[in-house]
Amino acid sequence: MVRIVREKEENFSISKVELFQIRLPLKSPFKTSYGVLTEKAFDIICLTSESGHIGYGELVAFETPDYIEETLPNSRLIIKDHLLPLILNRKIENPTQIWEWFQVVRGNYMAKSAIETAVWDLYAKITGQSLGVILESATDQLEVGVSMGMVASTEELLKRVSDYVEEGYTRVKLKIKPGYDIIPLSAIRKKFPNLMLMADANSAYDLSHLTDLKALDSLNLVMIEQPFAADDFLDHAILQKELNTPLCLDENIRTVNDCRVAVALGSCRSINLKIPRVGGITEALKIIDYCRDKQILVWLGGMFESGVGRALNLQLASRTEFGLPGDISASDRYFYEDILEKPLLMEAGKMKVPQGLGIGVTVNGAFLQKNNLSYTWLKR
Ligand SMILES: O=C(O)CCC(=O)c1ccccc1C(=O)O
Ligand SMILES: [Mg+2]
Repeated sequence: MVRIVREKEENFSISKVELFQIRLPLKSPFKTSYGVLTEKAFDIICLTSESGHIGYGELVAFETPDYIEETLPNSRLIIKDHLLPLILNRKIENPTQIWEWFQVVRGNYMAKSAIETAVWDLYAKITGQSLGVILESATDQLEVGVSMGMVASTEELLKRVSDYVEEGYTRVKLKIKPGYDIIPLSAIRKKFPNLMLMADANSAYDLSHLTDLKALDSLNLVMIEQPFAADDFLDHAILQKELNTPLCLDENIRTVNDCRVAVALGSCRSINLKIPRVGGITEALKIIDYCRDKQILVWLGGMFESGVGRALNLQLASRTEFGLPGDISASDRYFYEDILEKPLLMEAGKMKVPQGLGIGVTVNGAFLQKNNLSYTWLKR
């Protein structure tokens, strides 16, 4: 856990809150076991402090409850009616307090994270630091991976993988489901014998597919992510005993307690950590500490973040504990334009970890203003 060292008491409070609703079309449709995504809708939360600093947070929830149960409209409601009242008109001494104050609201991790990460950014800016430094970033550039949707033709699939490898991506994850697994994965493995290759099922299988899943053991995959239901720990543990390939949990893990259950039962050997899925930075840091102690391989996952969430992901993923390149592709791999003055791109096979104040990137204010302002709160 990071230590928050304060030289003098510098309480701060929030004087303005704004939520902007944004949609960015995807360059190509992204097909998973549960559906097809053609554009990413998300909100940017701007918290202004009395000192005039602005902290940014991203609400990453999808419009439909198919990845996990949270949705964008529900999260907006939770933020407005239940989370903001817990922090407005209060003195904040340190951003870990937000996690404590939010405990009276059950679940709703992505909604909590949108606010909590904005407070961390604000705190870093008020205290004149890069958030990366506070989060113990250990490098200024990172190798990254790419998560690929399903592609019907093997020829097209191999072409895309080749392009990604050529661009410098060092790890490739393919979405799978029953009937779309061994054939595309074997094709990739045959052409790229040494590639860090893995598969993500987003809960599409159950124990009746044991034979299909065991067949994947021959492909030397780095891991298989979330084959079974988002609330299942037992069957994942049964499957892990049958496989040599490590299992990775994504949807299951919302708290460090979920990690304890997974370790106690042997449900996985790796965890895909997404800051929004675990309610923000405070819980993410606890999970990192726990995984280090229990020798669980932790790596950073993605939610098609815009530049705001992506900058934070790069900062956290540059800690020493992250054992694999994250799902943190360059923003031009997803979007035609991003909400930053300067998009986060790949250079010579690596992405730069933002070093400026707070999340270290400049949001394009004019771009935000062009979008739908869903909510403003002003301190009176
Ligand atoms: O590149 C990314 O942002 C991650 C892509 C990805 O795999 C994903 C995207 C949206 C929702 C769930 C997942 C997942 O990891 O399961
Ligand atoms: Mg996943």
